[in-house]
Amino acid sequence: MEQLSPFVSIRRQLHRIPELGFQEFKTQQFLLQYIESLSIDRIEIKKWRTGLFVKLKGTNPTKIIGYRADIDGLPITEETGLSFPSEHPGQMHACGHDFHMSIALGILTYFSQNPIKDDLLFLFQPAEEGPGGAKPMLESNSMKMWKPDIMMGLHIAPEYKVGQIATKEGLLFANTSELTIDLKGKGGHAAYPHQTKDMVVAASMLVTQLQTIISRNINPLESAVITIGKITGGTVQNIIAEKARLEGTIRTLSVAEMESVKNRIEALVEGLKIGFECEATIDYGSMYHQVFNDEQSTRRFIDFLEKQTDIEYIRCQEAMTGEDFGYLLEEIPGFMFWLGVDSEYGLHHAKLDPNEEAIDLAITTMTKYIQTL
Ligand SMILES: CC(=O)N[C@@H](CCC[C@H](N)C(=O)O)C(=O)O
Repeated sequence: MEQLSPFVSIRRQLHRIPELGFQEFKTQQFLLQYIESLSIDRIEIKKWRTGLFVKLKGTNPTKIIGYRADIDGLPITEETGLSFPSEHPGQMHACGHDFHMSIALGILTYFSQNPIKDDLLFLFQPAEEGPGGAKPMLESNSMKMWKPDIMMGLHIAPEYKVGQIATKEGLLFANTSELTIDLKGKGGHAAYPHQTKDMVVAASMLVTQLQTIISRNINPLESAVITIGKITGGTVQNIIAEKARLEGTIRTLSVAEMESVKNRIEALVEGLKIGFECEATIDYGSMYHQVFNDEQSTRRFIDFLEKQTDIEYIRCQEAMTGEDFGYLLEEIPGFMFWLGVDSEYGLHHAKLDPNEEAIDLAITTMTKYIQTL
């Protein structure tokens, strides 16, 4: 029978129970049960909503080293065909947070058995995919009491091989904002369009117009993304839709650019209201600050990676992915990095299947690195 590493087995158990943001009740329970089973006397655990703060006391602490793992899943129906699929219909760990948690538990377990001088603070953070747990966690009393001096976190990267780690100083992940646009016109019979204000046509037009912001308003030497991931509207084939909703996300490489993209969206929506004689509202939902890696601590980590024989360091470009880890790095120096997991299918895909060999490699690399701090 296949002999699984304990943290691969933990990953598989977590993979079965993905939960959406701020609904991670089973996940929190699983994490608590595991951490309590370690019977460590140098530990303090504080529940924070559906997440956890876990502090491991050092032998002679002069600083607090922070490590964060996000814990939520996505509203995706799994299609991996794995032998340990999601047990929650329509929900899946399709962004690797099951990996992130099992790696964090591996690091925690190691230091529970091999104490170091400094304190370690683990954040098991809910709702990374939305509406965002990092910012309120940062503002919580536990964080004020235990504010780390350095903060680290990783994200799995399907496009890199196992053994490859990619990061860079400065900007790593984009600024993000969710985007919901609600349109209200006048419904009616499909055969009498002139008596209606058709919101399916208006919504279709708006999707195309929004793309012109990227191609016509953003400096071609810079970059931004507007993705509409969901359109809803109408009831049946022969009724003209009174309402439609567009749901999407905006990505920019600077805070200022986010503002100009939003201004253009608002102008186009104003134009649509006149053109289609309809009502429209815009809701930006949750927004994430860019992930900006601190120069000094990232350089130190890169120097370490370059000396490791089992790791290939890759200097990557910034990505248009978002991460509310950016809020933590706004307050605390530190860094995030991409961990190669070599999956044919990418993040947010129903067939994402990261290579589990990356789990133990990440635990070894990070426990080794943390001991150098
Ligand atoms: C790493 C990753 O995939 N993060 C998510 C963050 C979502 C932010 C927010 N809900 C939004 O859609 O704007 C991503 O989609 O990049």
